Amino acid sequence: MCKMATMITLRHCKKLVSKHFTTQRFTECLLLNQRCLSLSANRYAAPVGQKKAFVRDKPHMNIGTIGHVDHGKTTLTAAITRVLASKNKTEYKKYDDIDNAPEEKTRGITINAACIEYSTDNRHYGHVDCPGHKDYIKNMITGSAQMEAAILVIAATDGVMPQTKEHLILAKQIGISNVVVFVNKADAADAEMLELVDMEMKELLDEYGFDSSKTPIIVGSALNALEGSNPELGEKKILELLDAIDSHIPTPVRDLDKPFYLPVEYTYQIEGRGTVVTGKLERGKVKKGEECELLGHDKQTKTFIAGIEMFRQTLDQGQAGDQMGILLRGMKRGDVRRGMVVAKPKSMSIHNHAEASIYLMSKEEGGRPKPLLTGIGMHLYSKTWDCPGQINMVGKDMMMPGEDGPVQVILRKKMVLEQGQRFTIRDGTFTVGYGVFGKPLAHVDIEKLDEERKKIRKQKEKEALERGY
Ligand SMILES: Nc1nc2c(ncn2[C@@H]2O[C@H](COP(=O)(O)OP(=O)(O)OP(=O)(O)O)[C@@H](O)[C@H]2O)c(=O)[nH]1
Ligand SMILES: [Mg+2]
Repeated sequence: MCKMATMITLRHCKKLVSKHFTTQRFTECLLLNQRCLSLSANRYAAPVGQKKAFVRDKPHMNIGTIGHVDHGKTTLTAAITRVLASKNKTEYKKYDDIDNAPEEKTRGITINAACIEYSTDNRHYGHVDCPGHKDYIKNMITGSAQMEAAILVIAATDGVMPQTKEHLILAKQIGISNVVVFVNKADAADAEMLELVDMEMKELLDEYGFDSSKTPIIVGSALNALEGSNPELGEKKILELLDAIDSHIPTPVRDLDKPFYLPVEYTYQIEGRGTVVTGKLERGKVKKGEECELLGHDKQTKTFIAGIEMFRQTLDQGQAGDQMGILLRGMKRGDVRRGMVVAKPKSMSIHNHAEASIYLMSKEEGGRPKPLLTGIGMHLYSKTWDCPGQINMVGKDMMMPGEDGPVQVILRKKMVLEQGQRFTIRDGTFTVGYGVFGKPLAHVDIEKLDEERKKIRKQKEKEALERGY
């Protein structure tokens, strides 16, 4: 009874902590350092010796561990590879290999996510584990983590904590509709604690739109599995978890028949070979030797695909869902930038003017307290690109926080934007709202627009002087 009371007080304290974690701070975290990301993805770039060919014998899916700091995400990741390695289904990755990724460090690359591959009977998985909370947030919001499903790790000794919630909300926002829960550290918790955590977890899942009655919750110990002790809580539970992932989470439906399309996340120059771009192929199939177009940031160039890699293995053909590196022959520094798109020639176009619908966050949601005036300059983020632009209201002069409505967006650079593509609106360091693009509109000459603005400003200044201000 005494322990129960302690646990309930603990829950109270945690609620207080999470209450002070405001939405603004949350959105702040989301986009923090968005442009300064450096990702382990540049593992693709290194031409290290002879590479194996990637064998595609199973459907591929991108998964990752999420959850509060120290709840055991990295231990669980290592434990999964250990258990699968014992069944000859993957290579064992030690905890330190995942958390410190020494190989990447020696190449002088700052990394913030370890991407590991493993296979079960049903699927091949790319698994992302990040070393810290901020990296999770950055990777999830910028799409670098590319997760399509998540393993939510929660320590039975702690229960639901602020980052358990935050990662779950974010997972929902980026379109992850299936999670599997691993209640970890069961070796250090008693039955009463496990029961409480189970209740708390189900409440949380329902609160954020994940059906708790259908979401598998596995209770075990990643540490036991990693150390090879106590198989009842260790190895057996890891296998149960993998079974639950295999069966509960459907393989995402890929647009394999559409023309290929890959938003560029990172670019790496390889002396004498060209430029490697990394990212997730969102649609279609892409073959080595094929022609492609590189679009965005006002540019549209034809080039061809000299090589494809995934998990340091070469591929002759990549397909939608693959997180890959593509070697673009002959491309130089400056030709390729994050935010561009690699696509099948003539399948995509770039625009700087489009219809859109936006929602401005209210002050309570972390938005700005002032209305948004028509013609105001804002910074827009969409897929992997970001670009300054201006938002013009349709049929009115301003929009209040908490309001939504149709607008026209003018970007300072021509970028790939498609009908239905989402974007985030930021004012300096603040996220003020979200939007979705509609139809592209006629190109706007930015220089002319700037000239007109200058004229209007001068005219206004002249009028003000004449009125004696
Ligand atoms: N008793 C017990 N301890 C565990 C278990 N799993 C992990 N730990 C310990 O919990 C601590 C944190 O584990 P990590 O795997 O680093 O946790 P994490 O979630 O990756 O932490 P961050 O990456 O910093 O957010 C380590 O000291 C682990 O040994 C478990 O099943 N039982
Ligand atoms: Mg970790």
